[in-house]
Amino acid sequence: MVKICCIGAGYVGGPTMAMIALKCPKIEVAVVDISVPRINAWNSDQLPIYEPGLDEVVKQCRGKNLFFSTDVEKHVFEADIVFVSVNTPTKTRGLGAGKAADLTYWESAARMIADVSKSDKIVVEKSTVPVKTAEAIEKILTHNSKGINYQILSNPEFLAEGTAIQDLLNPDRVLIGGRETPEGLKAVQALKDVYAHWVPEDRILTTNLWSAELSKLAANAFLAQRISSVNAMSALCEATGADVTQVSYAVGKDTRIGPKFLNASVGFGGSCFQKDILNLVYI
Ligand SMILES: NC(=O)C1=CN([C@@H]2O[C@H](COP(=O)(O)OP(=O)(O)OC[C@H]3O[C@@H](n4cnc5c(N)ncnc54)[C@H](O)[C@@H]3O)[C@@H](O)[C@H]2O)C=CC1
Ligand SMILES: O=C(O)[C@H]1O[C@H](OP(=O)(O)OP(=O)(O)OC[C@H]2O[C@@H](n3ccc(=O)[nH]c3=O)[C@H](O)[C@@H]2O)[C@H](O)[C@@H](O)[C@@H]1O
Repeated sequence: MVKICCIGAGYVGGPTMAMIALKCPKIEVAVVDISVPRINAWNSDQLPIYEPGLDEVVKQCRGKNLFFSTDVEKHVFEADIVFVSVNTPTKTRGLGAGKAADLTYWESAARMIADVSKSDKIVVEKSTVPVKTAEAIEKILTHNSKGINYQILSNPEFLAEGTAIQDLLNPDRVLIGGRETPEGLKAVQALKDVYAHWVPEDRILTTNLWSAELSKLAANAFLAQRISSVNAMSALCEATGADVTQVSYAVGKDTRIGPKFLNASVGFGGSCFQKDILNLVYI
């Protein structure tokens, strides 16, 4: 039986692993976290996050092939594939403060993987990270590798809060980047096989590591740019008597532009756009 472990039982790790467990009953999935309250909540009737449909998915799999645990080291030791889905906030101090991504949580997870592993592992970047992070992670993992082979993959997540289950069930695409070596391609195929349980093959895109890492930041920048553009139009509308809803409807009818993500607002918020754009600009 293939064993998956996900480090980080957050907004991304929890729902994504629950969906893998639902769609791959022969895979055992353990979601681990250093936060005891978070894991207790995942094991209770009051899940730590609310997403339509999530309760049902967790109830169907929990205790069968989906487990939530604080025993991080045991599950990493046992896993064939280790996802890392820890938080990557904006740095608050040091070089790049206020702009660069803080990779401390990621690096400490990588050090722990290197410490406890006794067998070959595929390590998957699920967190949003700057391009070239895999190179730094590879150095940490292989520094004292005791003959263990690690393959690093980039598999960024595109779900949005509020529609996570729908986004996971029916993604526009799944992106998997890896090394273009025989071992790298084998690892990409192993992860592709997991998603192929429910995602049509033509929506699973495989690329090199750096394209996958950069595509995530690029997608968020393009989406944020649309909102900024429509917000700029909104200011013009107020000054001229045009109605921004009518303008964005008319603009979005052009099939080259499309209607989505053209709602004017006070400016984009959400958990990631701001930090990911700062991070992209910093690179
Ligand atoms: N929230 C969202 O909608 C999306 C987030 N992302 C990205 O996914 C990543 C994770 O985001 P979220 O799930 O929202 O974060 P989150 O803050 O909800 O969860 C991260 C979890 O990782 C745990 N953690 C941190 N260091 C750890 C360690 N060394 N060992 C074990 N557990 C550890 C924390 O305790 C926390 O529970 C970020 O890079 C984010 O940018 C990507 C797409 C969507
Ligand atoms: O990388 C991430 O973290 C995620 O960031 C966003 O997801 P999220 O921030 O959860 O929520 P969205 O629904 O995309 O909204 C982001 C912000 O944009 C604003 N928005 C969105 C759409 C729109 O037309 N107008 C608009 O002002 C929203 O009000 C909100 O403040 C992206 O939509 C996800 O694809 C991506 O995975």
